[in-house]
Amino acid sequence: MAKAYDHLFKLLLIGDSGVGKTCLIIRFAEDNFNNTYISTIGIDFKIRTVDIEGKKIKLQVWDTAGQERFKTITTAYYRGAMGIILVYDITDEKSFENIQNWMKSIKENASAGVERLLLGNKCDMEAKRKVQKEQADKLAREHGIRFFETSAKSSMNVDEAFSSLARDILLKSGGPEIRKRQQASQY
Ligand SMILES: Nc1nc2c(ncn2[C@@H]2O[C@H](COP(=O)(O)OP(=O)(O)OP(=O)(O)O)[C@@H](O)[C@H]2O)c(=O)[nH]1
Repeated sequence: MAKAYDHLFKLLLIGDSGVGKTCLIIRFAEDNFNNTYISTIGIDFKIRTVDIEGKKIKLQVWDTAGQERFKTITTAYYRGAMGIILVYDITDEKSFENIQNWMKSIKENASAGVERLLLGNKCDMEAKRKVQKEQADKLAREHGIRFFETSAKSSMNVDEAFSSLARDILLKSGGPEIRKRQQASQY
């Protein structure tokens, strides 16, 4: 029987409690959204296979609890991740300030070559916005990573964000053959 996928990438979502990590994963894996808030206990994962550059990429997406009391459990999962998504809530300034701490946590616990991505979630709540797009753009540039504003509720940019991270991991791991093809398609 043919293999159902060409690559398996493990991704991890981190960020303060309540920013919408679980909802982003449910939107991506099941195309669903729920307004009720059930805080994640420890760790969980969901799977979705996507097509990128003609390859079937199986994404195993790990959801971590944002609460401080689960930190010892959740940081143990950083090492196995090939991509880490840092999430803040555009209506919650503190969750944006804390991105610096989450970055530090990646440095201390993740593998050296891990791909990172910054997401400002809940962008459907424009009237309650506290974090400007420019602030996050600047932070992402400083760290040399990509940035998207997303909404798990409206599904804005959710597929785009996961796919862009998967593509970056594929290009990095795929070696010269895929990179050459990518360069050729840019001209
Ligand atoms: N308006 C809006 N609400 C959202 C969005 N994403 C999540 N929420 C709401 O925010 C609350 C928290 O979402 P969760 O996904 O459980 O947050 P979390 O980051 O997983 O939280 P922890 O498990 O405690 O770390 C829930 O009430 C969601 O319905 C979004 O894009 N827009």
